[in-house]
Amino acid sequence: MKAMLQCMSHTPLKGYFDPAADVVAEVAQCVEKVREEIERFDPEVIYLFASDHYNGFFLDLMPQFCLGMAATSVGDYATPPGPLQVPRALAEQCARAVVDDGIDLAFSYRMQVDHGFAQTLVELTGSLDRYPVVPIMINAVAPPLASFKRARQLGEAVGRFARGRHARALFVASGGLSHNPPIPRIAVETDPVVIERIVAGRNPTPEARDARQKRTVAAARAFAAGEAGLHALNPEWDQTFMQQLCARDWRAIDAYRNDEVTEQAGASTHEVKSWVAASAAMDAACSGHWQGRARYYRAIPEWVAGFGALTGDGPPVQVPA
Ligand SMILES: O=C(O)/C=C/c1cccc(O)c1O
Ligand SMILES: [Fe+2]
Repeated sequence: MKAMLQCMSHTPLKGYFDPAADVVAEVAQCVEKVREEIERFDPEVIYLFASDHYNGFFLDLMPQFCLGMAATSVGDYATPPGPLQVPRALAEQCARAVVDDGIDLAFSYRMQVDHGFAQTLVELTGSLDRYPVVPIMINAVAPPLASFKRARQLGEAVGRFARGRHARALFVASGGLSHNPPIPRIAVETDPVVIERIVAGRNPTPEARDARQKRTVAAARAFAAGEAGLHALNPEWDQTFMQQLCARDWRAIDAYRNDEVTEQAGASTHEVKSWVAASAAMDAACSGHWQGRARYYRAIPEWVAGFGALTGDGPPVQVPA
């Protein structure tokens, strides 16, 4: 089999509040190159690790990890609504293998996903349904959160399942790096309307969705203007993390502590667990024989994102029969 890894930040602020034109172009160029590589690779299946932002998962029942046997994009911000092409039998086999491997994964036959999945999938492949995709949600917004180590173990279990099963498997991560958009936290939230929205806010009215998105854009404008309110981006943290992943330094990855990450890099930095899981999946699928390279990084306050991209590829893997 052959395997490929693509990790990339997402940000729904693209097109709503953009940085300077040369920065927009630089990111677009990076996305375009990754997209061409994927086109050439022609994946048989994509394992997509990403986060949700209270659009598909709520505090009435919040799993740490959830695999979709079927999934639909809600169409928030500029992402299209509609179904992903989830190969149900493969997703079921994957869920069974991961659970048998000791990871108590939740699953859904009607998973709703937001820009966390849809933006990266569409930007890197052209549409929601170009390739078969197994979507796996990692909770990055609602503490208590799973550890970095557990995200690594989830990814390894998926990679072990994928190993030898496909001619070409693509592992994609969408999320991170350091950032802290205005996503409510139950521990400090006092507004009953907001509390209700994060506990049970499925399928909001278009007006409610629009109002939320406008609040995020306003917060991004204030953040880029240097006004206090959101946690600062942390380029040093981001680059260290990317280097550790490229070096497959699992000891360093496992050593990250959730509260320290939140403090140093912002509450939504936990989205990088999608990078950890996808890289660990790549590692297991290739038995460690792959090269990672951090191909892009820039802190982009307008997009409230430490924006990065990391690619991994390796030689074909011979799997004993
Ligand atoms: O869900 C939202 O309203 C905002 C999400 C967001 C903003 C900036 C960077 C990200 O990774 C996000 O998910
Ligand atoms: Fe996000």
